[in-house]
Amino acid sequence: MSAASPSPPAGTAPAPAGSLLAAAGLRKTYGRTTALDGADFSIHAGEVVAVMGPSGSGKSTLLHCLAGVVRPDSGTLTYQGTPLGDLSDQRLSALRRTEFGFVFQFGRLVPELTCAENVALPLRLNGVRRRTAEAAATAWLERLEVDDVHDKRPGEVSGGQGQRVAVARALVTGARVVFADEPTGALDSLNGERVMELLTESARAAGTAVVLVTHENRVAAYSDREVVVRDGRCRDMERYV
Ligand SMILES: Nc1ncnc2c1ncn2[C@@H]1O[C@H](COP(=O)(O)OP(=O)(O)OP(=O)(O)O)[C@@H](O)[C@H]1O
Repeated sequence: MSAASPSPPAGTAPAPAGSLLAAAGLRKTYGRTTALDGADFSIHAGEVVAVMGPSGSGKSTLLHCLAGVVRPDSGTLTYQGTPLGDLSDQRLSALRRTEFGFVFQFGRLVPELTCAENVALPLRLNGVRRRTAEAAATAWLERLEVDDVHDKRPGEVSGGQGQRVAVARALVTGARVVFADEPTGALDSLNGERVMELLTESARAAGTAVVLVTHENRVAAYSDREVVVRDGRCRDMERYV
């Protein structure tokens, strides 16, 4: 992966003051496809931002760049003022483990582990003692109203329950930013709404920012702000029309 340049290229906006995570002028190409074409984005601590836009416009690529999963070809990313392009892969992955949480469309829980073990896993990977991690997992499962699946494996729970477990796993570390890519895409509307309520309530209570990629207006309605991605660039919704 190529590193992002440490200072903004000419013509890109500096990170907005006070932002927790900011991107300026992100470019990412896959062969001849330009996925991001100078995307700017920022999010404040505790803010819930919905990223919307047509299929193929670059939403997931933006999310993956913001989360440090994909390195942009150029542009800058700063987290709490630190340019992520300056970090080694090792430090970037440590940052992801401790500061970021992830919720995907299909929970991506580890099928061999119980739901409680899945929630405890990120804490265990961060070196937290087993008992402490287990207690935290139990508390988060209760908070997400799925304590009844504690000892079940992901294959034995419903889609809605699995997504609540995934939300618990994303928040259990005290992540500062949760990246959620179509977190309700595989759920019916009732389950989807409950997952969104629990995700946004819990994140707001913990002061955790949420970057939420969604196609659905009713899911975006849970956000504080909407950003539209089109042709690899971002615009705030209110300035878009
Ligand atoms: N790993 C990849 N290899 C090649 N092309 C890719 C890759 N990832 C994304 N692309 C291309 O980059 C463009 C943006 O894709 P991206 O997945 O970011 O869009 P999206 O807005 O999230 O789409 P959707 O809403 O359909 O999930 C698309 O043309 C896509 O085909």
